[in-house]
Amino acid sequence: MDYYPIFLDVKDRCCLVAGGGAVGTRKAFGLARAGARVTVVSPDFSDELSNMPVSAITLKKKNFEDSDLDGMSLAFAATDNMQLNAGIRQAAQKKNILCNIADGRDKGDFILPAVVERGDLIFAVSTCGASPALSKHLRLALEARFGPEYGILAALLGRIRAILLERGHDPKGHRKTFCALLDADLPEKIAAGQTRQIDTVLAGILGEGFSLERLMPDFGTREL
Ligand SMILES: C[C@@]1(CC(=O)O)c2cc3[nH]c(cc4nc(cc5[nH]c(cc(n2)[C@H]1CCC(=O)O)[C@@](C)(CC(=O)O)[C@@H]5CCC(=O)O)C(CC(=O)O)=C4CCC(=O)O)c(CCC(=O)O)c3CC(=O)O
Ligand SMILES: NC(=O)C1=CN([C@@H]2O[C@H](COP(=O)(O)OP(=O)(O)OC[C@H]3O[C@@H](n4cnc5c(N)ncnc54)[C@H](O)[C@@H]3O)[C@@H](O)[C@H]2O)C=CC1
Repeated sequence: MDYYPIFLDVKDRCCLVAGGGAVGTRKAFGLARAGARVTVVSPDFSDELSNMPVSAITLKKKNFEDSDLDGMSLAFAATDNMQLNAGIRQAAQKKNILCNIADGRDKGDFILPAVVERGDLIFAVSTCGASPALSKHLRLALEARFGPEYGILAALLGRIRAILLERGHDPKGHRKTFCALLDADLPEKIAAGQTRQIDTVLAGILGEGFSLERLMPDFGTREL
């Protein structure tokens, strides 16, 4: 395995993106979505970055300098100049900052996957740099196969799990319970808004007191 897959909590961490073109923009928005404090340094910016409302992304209109890395947790070299990108990586290494390079494989500390987000359920696909187009293709296939109902399912199971864990630790019993829930066609029932059928499944497997209304009062207002 060329890379170690990991889900990173970047909330409130400062991240630098060098290069405000299409690639830098995609990376900056992805980071901001995950709650990072993003700075993009670039002599010019994409329309998307230029026109965004005041947000978590700070724009610094200038060429990259090593000092831009100060205080950063992660760096992304996304300029159209390969030599400069390599220089950004070197400068980041000196400061112990992990750096992604947009222009080639095996040159950065980490690479980005194609992502499908369904609430807390996240699919991340990588080909270790072999074929980003394949990652994107599979991302689209996953998006078509696993709709928003899976995000709702993840939230529902999360709430059930929190209650069961509060009652006590029982890995074997909980495994059996969740296998039964996952065998009960819940995604289809959620997608069809079949609240009564969902309640029947919940009560049958978990016992009385487990209803959609109690576990997820906002179910009816969630968008599918
Ligand atoms: C190594 C890596 C470094 C990194 O950026 O972390 C990297 C590198 C490069 N990509 C290039 C090209 C393209 N990249 C995309 C798309 C994505 N690229 C992403 C990641 C990665 N790209 C990392 C490897 C991830 C992996 O292996 O899976 C995705 C998954 C995530 C994201 O960027 O957020 C995102 C999909 C997002 C989505 O789901 O839509 C498309 C498709 C398109 O644009 O339609 C193309 C054109 C088609 C093609 O070339 O495949 C080139 C230029 C090659 C050239 O010069 O021709 C390089 C440089 C090189 O390889 O030398
Ligand atoms: N990782 C990926 O998914 C992909 C990577 N690429 C690679 O990523 C690189 C960037 O691609 P695009 O965003 O499409 O290019 P682009 O040309 O749209 O953007 C490059 C940006 O870098 C900025 N820049 C130039 N010199 C700079 C400096 N000294 N300091 C800071 N910023 C500077 C430019 O002003 C511009 O905003 C390309 O070299 C390409 O090889 C291309 C496609 C996809």
